[in-house]
Amino acid sequence: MVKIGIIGGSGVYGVFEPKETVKVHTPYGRPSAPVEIGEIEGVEVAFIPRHGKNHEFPPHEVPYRANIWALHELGVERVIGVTAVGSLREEYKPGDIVVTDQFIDFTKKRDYTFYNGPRVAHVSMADPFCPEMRKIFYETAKDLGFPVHEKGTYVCIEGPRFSTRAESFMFRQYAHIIGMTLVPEINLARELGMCYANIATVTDYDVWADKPVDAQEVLKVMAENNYKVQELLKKAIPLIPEERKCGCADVLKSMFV
Ligand SMILES: CSC[C@H]1O[C@H](OP(=O)(O)O)[C@H](O)[C@@H]1O
Ligand SMILES: Nc1ncnc2[nH]cnc12
Repeated sequence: MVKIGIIGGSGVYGVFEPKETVKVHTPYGRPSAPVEIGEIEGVEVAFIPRHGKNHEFPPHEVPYRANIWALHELGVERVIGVTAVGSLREEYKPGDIVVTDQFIDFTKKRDYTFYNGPRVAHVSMADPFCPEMRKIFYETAKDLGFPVHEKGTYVCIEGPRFSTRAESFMFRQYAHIIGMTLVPEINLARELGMCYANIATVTDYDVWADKPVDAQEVLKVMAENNYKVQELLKKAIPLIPEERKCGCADVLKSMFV
């Protein structure tokens, strides 16, 4: 069974030569694309491009529930979400990697849960990212000599528009990076007891700095830095222990009413 799943973000549409492509149907419809199964340094991995093969799903229309459900159905226990993010701080520079450790949710209208009743669940999100995977990704990125931040708070906006300057200045008070896709991907993974880690690549200084970000810039910087994500996944994935000792699945014991 494949235990590790990668969800690739903007500019990341494949991370290995697939051995197999699986069309999964879920109670929530189809995932963004058929799931690719392949190997990274001998470890079996499943991959879904979050925005579809041709970037046809904007962030507010990504079928998050279908993506997470499909990975879970295939046996995935650990999800690695790869994202492009804007920087809200001078010291988080374009090209840097962030191993996100917290988030703030500014989305407005998404499907946030698998439990819309009659079964009701309140999942704990105090420390939402897998500590085991975070440590491995941070240390591996450092060993590879990549500029990496051990922590960072990700503010997730609804999109698809970018922020106004006023919004950006407000977000700067509380968060380090900004994107449009972490939520509800992480909530949903957690509701199924899966581990979640976020590998964020900084692509721009959002709009608080002089030059406002645009989509072309994000894709260009992501293309330039894609090799870091690929190298990081190649070196870190074999270090992820098969058996989980992180406790991420423990939330299942106490989340149901
Ligand atoms: C292409 S610009 C905005 C777009 O890029 C980020 O995508 P992802 O998180 O999937 O890497 C951002 O969240 C927006 O969806
Ligand atoms: N500045 C930004 N705002 C929102 N999402 C982003 N993704 C990459 N850069 C971004």
